[in-house]
Formats: sequence, structure tokens, C-alpha cells
Amino acid sequence: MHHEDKKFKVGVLGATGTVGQRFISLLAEHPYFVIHALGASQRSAGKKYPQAATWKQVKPIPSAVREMVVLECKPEHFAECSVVFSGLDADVAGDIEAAFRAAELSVFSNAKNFRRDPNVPLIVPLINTSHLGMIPQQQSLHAPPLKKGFIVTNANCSTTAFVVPLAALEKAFGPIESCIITTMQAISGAGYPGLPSLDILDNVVPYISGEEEKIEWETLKILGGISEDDGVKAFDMHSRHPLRISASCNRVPVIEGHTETVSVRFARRPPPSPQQVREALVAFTSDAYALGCPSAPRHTVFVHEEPDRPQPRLDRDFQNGAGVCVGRVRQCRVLDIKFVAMANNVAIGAATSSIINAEFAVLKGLITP
Ligand SMILES: NC(=O)C1=CN([C@@H]2O[C@H](COP(=O)(O)OP(=O)(O)OC[C@H]3O[C@@H](n4cnc5c(N)ncnc54)[C@H](OP(=O)(O)O)[C@@H]3O)[C@@H](O)[C@H]2O)C=CC1
Ligand SMILES: N[C@@H](CC(=O)OP(=O)(O)O)C(=O)O
Repeated sequence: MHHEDKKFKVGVLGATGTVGQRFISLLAEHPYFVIHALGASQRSAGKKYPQAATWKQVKPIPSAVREMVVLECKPEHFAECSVVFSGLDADVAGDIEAAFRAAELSVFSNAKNFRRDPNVPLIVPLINTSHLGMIPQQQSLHAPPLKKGFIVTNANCSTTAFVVPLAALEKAFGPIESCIITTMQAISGAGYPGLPSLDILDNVVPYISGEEEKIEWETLKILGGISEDDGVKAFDMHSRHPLRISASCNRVPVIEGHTETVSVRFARRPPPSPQQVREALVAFTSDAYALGCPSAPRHTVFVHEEPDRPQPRLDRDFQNGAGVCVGRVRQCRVLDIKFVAMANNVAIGAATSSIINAEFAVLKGLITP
């Protein structure tokens, strides 16, 4: 679609990390974006990328990136970029992303720092791209008001895996009243080098700091709409139909792909049957795919019929990890319906989400060179 010289120049912040590396792999041959600058910590700045990063992707480092020198994450080094993708450590993402926004850059972030900001969209691109509608208010409330700069976040990777099927079910059958979720999360979710092998091999760790609270809170922002009162917009936090969520999070010895067991109760009585649920999940299509975002998956939710799927090792690369896999849709004797969901935590759980969000923003004219 875009010729090489018409592509948007983009930067990657946190370019040496797990998510940053996935950004680089995905952006290497992107139809809209071309990598122009890479940022990381002072430890990496000044080094050529291959010396700064411990590269762990299946594909080799793209040739153009091999010659790039890593920069400090200062906006002046990224002045020629229109967009930056952030895979920054949350300890530093807040201040750095705010500085990039103030310098009129469009920031698409994986970090948690701005997810709760009342003017920052928290977008899982397969379901709530409409929340981009908050950007003009975010820009106008900034001092001084911004013309091009903004921050868009994407969700926690565990939230992403189950909020997509939840959105599909709410679209088909109305509000969900309660939801119980248990996660089995991959080691790569903890970044590189992650947990020591002696902690995670032959083991399950039943605690991931802050994760359960994030899942329970983020889901409400993502599934809620945007309300408007006296011209002021606000995320409605699913408050018109309160949704109760209980999450239990576990780290398991899987390298990539978060698997989750989910049980839901619908407000509607009688509830839909397992077959109706399966059909609704299959029928669900994202606006991002309909609009033509190049990275959006054809199957937003792929429903497995085999009794032992999805499995992270077998299913995490299906559709380049950009969709959500669901299986074992069946009746729940306590709530209404239960199923298994699996999503690639580094792809749709992280870098792919930011990239689809940015593609959508390009197609909607929200990003200008
Ligand atoms: N991994 C996953 O599945 C998911 C991760 N996330 C979020 O994405 C972000 C990145 O995660 P992940 O890639 O796993 O983390 P990593 O620990 O693998 O990478 C962190 C990155 O941040 C950089 N960094 C650290 N300190 C500084 C600093 N002071 N200034 C500038 N850059 C710095 C590192 O650079 P250097 O190499 O120089 O130290 C590195 O590039 C986090 O906020 C995480 O919570 C979100 C969803 C899923
Ligand atoms: N907490 C996730 C990864 C992560 O970094 O999440 P967040 O971006 O919400 O901090 C995991 O450990 O698998």
C-alpha cells in the first residue's frame, strides 16, 4: 500500500527486550511502517543493536536493524519518527512515554503505566478500537494542547486472552454477570531472562505480582463504552451492567502462550447453550479486520473442536499469534458456560496488539507524517 519512501518512520522503545524484539520482527517488513530508531537503557545506548540485545526470535535480526545503534530514550533522538512503539520496563515507561507524547509523538505502549489514565484508551484491537475516540480529549487536556502526540495502551497479556471471547459473547447474548478465570502463564511474560530455571522447571508458581488485580480492572475498562456528559467523555467501566470477575494467576513452564480456563454467567435467562456460544465465537469479527488492518487475524476467535485443544505449543503461532484460540466450550454446573482460551502473550498479548492499534489509527487518519 505504501511505497518505501511513503512509509511512516517509527521508533521502538525498549527495543532490546522480549516485546521490543517482537516489534522489530513484526515491523521488519511492514506495509505502513519502517523502523527508523531504536531506544533502550543507558546500558545499551551507543552499542550496535546485535551487541546490545540478546536476540531470541526465530527469524534473524533484520539486516537494516543489524547496523543500527541503540539510542537513549530521549524524544530528540526520535524527532523524525511519527510513531513510537513501547516495550519499556514499567519502572521507566511512565516518564519516558509522557515525554514522547509531549514532543508530539504518537505512542503505542505495552506498559501498564497509563492503562488506568482516564483519558488514555486501553485497547485490545480485536474488540474496542472505538476507544480511540478518546484521543482528541487527551490531546486537548494536555498543557499545552497537543496536535499529534498521544498515548494509546494495550492490555495485559492475560487480560487479552479472555476479554476477546468475553466481548464476542456480550455482543451475541448481552451482559455477562460474573466470570471466574484461572491462568497458566508462560515464562516469557516475565521478560528476559525471566524466572530462574530452578524456580520454574518441574514446577508451577501460583503467584504473579499484581496480575489478578490488573485482569479484574482492565476487563471493565475494555468492555465498557465511552459516555459523554456536558461534552466531557469518560470510560464507563462496564458500570451499566456490573461485571464481577475473580482471577487466579499461575506461572507454568511454557515458553510462549498463556492458557486460561474461564467460566461465565450471563445476565440473560435462560443462558445460551454451548453450541450457541461456539457459533457466536466463530461469527465474531473485529473491526480491525473489516477495515483492512494488515496484521489483524481472519479468525478473531478460532474455535477448536478437538477435545484437547487449544495447547500453547501447537497453537501459539496460528495466524502469526494474532488471534485468540478457544476450545472445550461446555456447560458449567456452577455458572453457565466454561471454556479454555489461549493467546500468544508476546504477539496479540503485546507487540501485535500495539501494531494493529497503530494500523487502525493510520487507516482512520489519526496519524500524520
Ligand atoms: N512479555 C510479555 O508477554 C508482555 C510484556 N508487557 C509489558 O511490556 C513491557 C516490556 O516487557 P518485556 O519486553 O517482557 O521486558 P524486558 O525486561 O524483556 O525488556 C525491558 C526493556 O526496557 C528497557 N529498559 C529498562 N530500563 C530502562 C531505562 N532506564 N531506560 C530505557 N529503557 C530501559 C530494556 O533495555 P536494556 O536492554 O538496555 O536494559 C529493555 O529493552 C513491560 O512494561 C511489560 O510489563 C505487556 C504484555 C505482555
Ligand atoms: N504480567 C504478564 C506480563 C506483563 O508484563 O504484564 P503487564 O504489561 O500488565 O505488566 C506476565 O507476567 O505474563
